[in-house]
Amino acid sequence: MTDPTPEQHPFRGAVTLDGPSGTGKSSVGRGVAARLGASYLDTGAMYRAATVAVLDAGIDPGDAEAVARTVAAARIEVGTEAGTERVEVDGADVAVRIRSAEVTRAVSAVSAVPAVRRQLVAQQRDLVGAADAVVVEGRDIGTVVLPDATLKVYLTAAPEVRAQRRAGQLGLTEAAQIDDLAADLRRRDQYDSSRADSPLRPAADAVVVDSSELSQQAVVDRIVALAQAALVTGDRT
Ligand SMILES: Nc1ncnc2c1ncn2[C@@H]1O[C@H](COP(=O)(O)OP(=O)(O)OP(=O)(O)O)[C@@H](O)[C@H]1O
Ligand SMILES: Nc1ccn([C@@H]2O[C@H](COP(=O)(O)O)[C@@H](O)[C@H]2O)c(=O)n1
Repeated sequence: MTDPTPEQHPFRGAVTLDGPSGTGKSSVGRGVAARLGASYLDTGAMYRAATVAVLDAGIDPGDAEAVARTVAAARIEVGTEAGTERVEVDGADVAVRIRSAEVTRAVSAVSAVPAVRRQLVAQQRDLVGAADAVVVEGRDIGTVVLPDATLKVYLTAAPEVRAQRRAGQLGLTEAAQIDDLAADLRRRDQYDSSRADSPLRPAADAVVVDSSELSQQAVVDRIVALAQAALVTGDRT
């Protein structure tokens, strides 16, 4: 069955997609946004852009005060159209750089700084407020950023499945490389779920979707159906 077009039954509201690293939030989030005719906000890209500002300023990512000062002075801009995803720091395009290993290593320390979170959460709420329909992915969207979202999804997948998928994405085949990817996923999950401010965890009212044995398309189908059901039920705004 095909979805009703946005014109027939327009989706209005917010779908939040949280979960550990590499569970498919970005790829699934873009697919869900396209199907619902919604905007798409990748909040991880904002924390990564903040990390670029910190690294470019020569600041130690572990120095919370200096990190907060540097990020407060940086102009971080992200787009909300799925597929284009503009990411800029002080007017410079950093869309490719934010995916570098250097940024990935430092981002969890930067994102654990409370002042950085306050700044970016305010910006995220402004971006969401400007959209009628939006899919927002991250770590704390259902718990902190949008506690009244229409639908909250917490996406999980077995660690070894996530490492294999990431390896496929990067074209890596050697066992040692896949072990390194798995170690990086574990390290970030541990850091993100144990920080004091807005730790990674499912919202009490989130639907948990384990994608370990589901295709990407099946996950998108499931979430689109949940979003349409949530809208019909209308038990959230
Ligand atoms: N259900 C699935 N089946 C197979 N591959 C998948 C599935 N979901 C996602 N993938 C693939 O897994 C890889 C990681 O997905 P993605 O980058 O979307 O995860 P993520 O949660 O956004 O990661 P991160 O938190 O690190 O940004 C991608 O190559 C994606 O195509
Ligand atoms: N809402 C969020 C989103 C992300 N983070 C932090 O950013 C890192 C990178 O996120 P990706 O989704 O691009 O992998 C992530 O490891 C978190 O440290 C966050 O804190 N809150």
